[in-house]
Amino acid sequence: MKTALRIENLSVHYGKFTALDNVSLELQQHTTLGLVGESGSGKSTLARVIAGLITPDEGQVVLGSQTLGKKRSREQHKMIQMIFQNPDSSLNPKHTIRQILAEALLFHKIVERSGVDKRCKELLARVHIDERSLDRYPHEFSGGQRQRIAIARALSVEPSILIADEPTSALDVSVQLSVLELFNHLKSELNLTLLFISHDLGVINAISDTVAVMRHGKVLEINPKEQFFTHPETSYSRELLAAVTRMPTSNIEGGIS
Ligand SMILES: Nc1ncnc2c1ncn2[C@@H]1O[C@H](COP(=O)(O)OP(=O)(O)OP(=O)(O)O)[C@@H](O)[C@H]1O
Repeated sequence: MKTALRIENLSVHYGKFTALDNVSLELQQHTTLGLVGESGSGKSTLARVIAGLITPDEGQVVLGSQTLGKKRSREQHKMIQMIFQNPDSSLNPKHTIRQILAEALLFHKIVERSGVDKRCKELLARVHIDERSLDRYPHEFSGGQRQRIAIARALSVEPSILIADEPTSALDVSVQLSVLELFNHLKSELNLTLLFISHDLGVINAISDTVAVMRHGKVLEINPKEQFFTHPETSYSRELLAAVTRMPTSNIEGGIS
C-alpha cells in the first residue's frame, strides 16, 4: 500500500495551550482513516492543519512526495478538500447550486466555461441529487441534501484526499446512514483517500479501514479497525469502547453487525 499523506511531528499551540502535541501519522492511499477522541482532543485542529487552514507551529505535512509549505499552491490546495459538520460553511446562501459548483470548477480550471453545465450535472448525479436542482439555493434543500451538495463541491476540484470533520453529526440517524454509504461508495468509485473524524464509534466502525485515537493533542493508538474494536491497545481506547452502550445497526458494507 502506498502512503498518500504523511504528517510529521505536528504541534499547534493556542497561546499557552497545546492543541496538537508532536503528532505523526500516515494516510494510506485509497483507505479511510477514522479519527476518534473526546471533545477538545485536537481532531479538528489536526484536520485544519492538513487542509492548510491552520499553519502548525512545528512539523510538516507531506503529500505524496511534496512537503507542503506555509503557502500552498493552488494545485496543492485543490488536492486536499474538507467537508465540515455544518454544510452551510461551504455553501454560499446567495448562490445557486450551479454558481457554487461553477465557481470551484472555473477557479481550479477543471473545465472550460462551456463544459461547466455538463460537469455540474455529473457532480449532482454522483451525490444522488436531481440535476434539475441546479438553479435552486442551498436553503431549499434538507440538511442531508446540503451535505451531499457540499460533498459535490469538494469533489468538483478532483481532490485525492477528502477530510470529513463530523460530517454526519448534525443529521438524523437515517440520513446519517445514507451519507456514510455515499462516502463509502465515492471512496471506491473515485479511489479517494479519506480522513473521517467522528466521536461516534458506530460511525467510525461503518466507515474506517484504520482507526486513530486522539487524546490531549496526541495520537495514542493507530491500528486496523478490526484490531481497534476487538483488541484495543490502550486503556483509554478500552474506556472509549466500554462507554458505548448502544451502537446503531447498519447494513453498510464493513459496517456494524
Ligand atoms: N482558535 C483557537 N483558539 C484557542 N483555542 C482553540 C482554538 N481552536 C481550538 N482550540 C482549543 O484546542 C483544543 C482542541 O480543539 P479541537 O477543535 O481541535 O478539538 P476536537 O477534538 O476537534 O473537539 P470537538 O470534538 O469538540 O470538535 C480545544 O481545547 C479547543 O478549545
